[in-house]
Amino acid sequence: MPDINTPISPAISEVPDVNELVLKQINSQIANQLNTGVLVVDADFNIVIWNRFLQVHTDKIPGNIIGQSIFCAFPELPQRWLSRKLSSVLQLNTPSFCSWQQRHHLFELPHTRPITTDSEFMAQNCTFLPIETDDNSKYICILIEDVTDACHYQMQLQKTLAEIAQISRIDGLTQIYNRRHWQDSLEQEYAKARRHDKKLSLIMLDLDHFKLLNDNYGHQGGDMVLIEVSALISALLRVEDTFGRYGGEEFAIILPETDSAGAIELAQRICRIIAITPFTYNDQVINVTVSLGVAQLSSREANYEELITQTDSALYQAKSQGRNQVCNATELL
Ligand SMILES: Nc1nc2c(ncn2[C@@H]2O[C@H](COP(=O)(O)OP(=O)(O)OP(=O)(O)O)[C@@H](O)[C@H]2O)c(=O)[nH]1
Repeated sequence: MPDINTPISPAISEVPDVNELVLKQINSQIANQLNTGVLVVDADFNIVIWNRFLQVHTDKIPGNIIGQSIFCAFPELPQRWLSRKLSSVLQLNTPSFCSWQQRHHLFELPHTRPITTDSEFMAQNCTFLPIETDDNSKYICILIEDVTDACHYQMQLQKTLAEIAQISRIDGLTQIYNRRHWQDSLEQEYAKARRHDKKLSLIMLDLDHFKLLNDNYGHQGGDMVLIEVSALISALLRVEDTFGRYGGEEFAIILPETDSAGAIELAQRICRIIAITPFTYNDQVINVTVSLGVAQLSSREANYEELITQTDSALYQAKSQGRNQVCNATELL
C-alpha cells in the first residue's frame, strides 16, 4: 500500500496523445460520478470546484457557488474551527481527517434515508487534502463521505448494548438491582470507604415466614408481595444507597457514609412501615413483617465479604429473637 503522502505520478498526463482539455473532461466526469462530495477551495477558502454529489444534496444554485467563500456558501460551517483546520493543511502540506464521531457533520446535507436517525443531516467523514499546482498555487480538496448508515447502526448498537448492560444489573421480578450488581457495588463502596476512611453500613432483610405466605396465597401472591415490598423500601432510601435483591426473599442495602446509628434508624423505619402496610392480593389483605440485620464497617473486616457475613449474622439473630425486628451486629460481639 503506498503511503498517502507519497506524491502521485501524473500517469494520465504523461500519455502524450491526451490533450489538456480531454484530461480536464475525464477528471470532471470522475468527480461528478463519485458518490462522495468533492469541494475544492483556494488559499483564501473561496470555492473553485464542487461536484455533482454536492449539487444533488443541496438546494444551492451551481452558478452562485463558484468563487464564493466557503463560509458564505455554507453558513452552517464552524468557521473558527474549519479556518484553523484548512490553514494547517495548507501550511503543513499534509492531509487531515475529521470523522463523524468527532463532528457528526460539517455540511448540513439532508440524508434522504427512510430510516429514522438522530439527526436530519447526513453523517460525514471529511478528508482535507492539500493540492499544489505547477504555478505554486495552493488549494484544499475536501472529500465528504456519507456515513449515515454506519453512524445509525453504530448508535443503535451502542443503545442496545447500554440497554443490555442495564438489564443485566436488574432483577426481573422486583426491578431493583440483582445480587451480582449489588455485590459489585459493595466491592466498590468498600474500597472507597477504606481508601478515604469513610463510614459504611449494610442492612440485610428477609421476609418472615414467607414460605407460609406462598402456601396461603400462592406463588403469585408471594411475587406480588416481593414487588410491593421492594417498591416500598426503594421509596425510603437516598439516591446514594444501593438496594438489591440478595436471594429469594432476602434483600440488602448499602449505605455509604452512614454509621450504625443511622443504619439502625433506617432499618427500624423499614421494619415498622412494612408491618403496618396492608398488601392486597385478589381482594385479600396480606400482612407481612421483615427481620433486619445491620452492621457498620470496622477495622475487623478484612474484605467486603466479611461485612456481609457480619450483617447476615445480625439478620439471623433478629430471626431467632422472634422476627419483625432489627438486630445490630455489634450486639453479637
Ligand atoms: N413467590 C416467591 N417465592 C419465593 C421466591 N424466591 C423464594 N421464594 C420462597 O421463599 C420461601 C423462603 O422460605 P424459607 O427460607 O423457609 O424462609 P421463611 O419461610 O421466610 O422463614 P423465615 O425466613 O425463617 O422467617 C421459599 O418457600 C421459597 O420458595 C420468589 O421469587 N417468589
